[in-house]
Amino acid sequence: MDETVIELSRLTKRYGEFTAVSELDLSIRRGEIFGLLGPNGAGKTTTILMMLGLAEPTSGRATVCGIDATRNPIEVKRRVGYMPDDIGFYEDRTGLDNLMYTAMLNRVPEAEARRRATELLDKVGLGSAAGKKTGAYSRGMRQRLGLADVLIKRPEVVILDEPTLGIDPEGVRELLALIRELSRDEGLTVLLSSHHLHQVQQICDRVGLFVGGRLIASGDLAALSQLLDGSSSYAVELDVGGWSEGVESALRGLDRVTAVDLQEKDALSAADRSDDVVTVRVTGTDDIAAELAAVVVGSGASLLGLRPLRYGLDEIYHRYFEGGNPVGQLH
Ligand SMILES: Nc1ncnc2c1ncn2[C@@H]1O[C@H](COP(=O)(O)OP(=O)(O)OP(=O)(O)O)[C@@H](O)[C@H]1O
Repeated sequence: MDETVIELSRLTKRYGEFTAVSELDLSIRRGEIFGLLGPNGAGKTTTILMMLGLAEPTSGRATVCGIDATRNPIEVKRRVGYMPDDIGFYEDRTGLDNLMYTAMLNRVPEAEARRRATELLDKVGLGSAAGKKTGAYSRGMRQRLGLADVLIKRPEVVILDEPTLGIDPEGVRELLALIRELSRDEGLTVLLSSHHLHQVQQICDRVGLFVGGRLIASGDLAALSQLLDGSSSYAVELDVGGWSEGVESALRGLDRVTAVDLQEKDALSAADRSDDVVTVRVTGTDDIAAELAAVVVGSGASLLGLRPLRYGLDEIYHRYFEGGNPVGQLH
């Protein structure tokens, strides 16, 4: 089941003295949605171009669907749908015409192309705009048409370079949901590049953090959090009413608890809380939320809130930049 669809090994691209991508190793499995996350200039587009055989690696190898992208770019192109960040359409033609044209270039028979184009336009929410010239499409509509355009030839893999660039938040939400849905419905492997942490976090099964041409970490969110933390620690924030030293020592007394820290009250929450309500952050070696709740209540205090804390990608990203050290790699 764990069939590898994209395999990059020691993939490197140098422009003169400058190394844009350095010794990149990455495997992406069939059906995965993988987010290549990194700031501008990190080397995301260069990596994508090498996967498509559109840029030649200085060394290393990119294999897509078992095909060497450098040696056989045409075969790779048949199986991969690529949406660049500056997608272009024939502006004086309709959305449907544009899709039909792409289908023709990919040798899809006309009747099938029309059926598929109509179905895809509906799927991406452009059914009613199918007959409208793309010159009059909004940025969000263009991106959705772009998705339909890469899917018309029934690719096995879809590569999307910054798909949400320039779209408003509502449009972004819709587009991401659509990408996930299409990936599930069509059994697609998706690689998407982005510098938007939250967006990637919403739909990707795994992410790779790409900085300065290097993949500094990859894994699912939980794995990345753990990697950054250096240990398998879990943290929970509790809002407790009737806080006392007794409650505190009962929490500290638990085997798997490593720290109990009282949190400072912020001005907003202090305003509507009585003095004996405190927020404590409890760290443990395991997921101990249920045990903590039982201890608080058992000590006669009241539990007013409980929030498991997990690092978001934002925090992971900033920690990397603040710390300045590569955090390692997970596969
Ligand atoms: N043809 C080229 N010649 C020289 N340098 C290049 C060339 N193409 C890209 N670069 C450099 O390689 C680095 C990586 O560029 P790349 O476009 O891959 O980054 P990116 O992560 O996709 O960033 P962005 O989000 O800005 O597109 C950049 O510093 C860029 O200036």
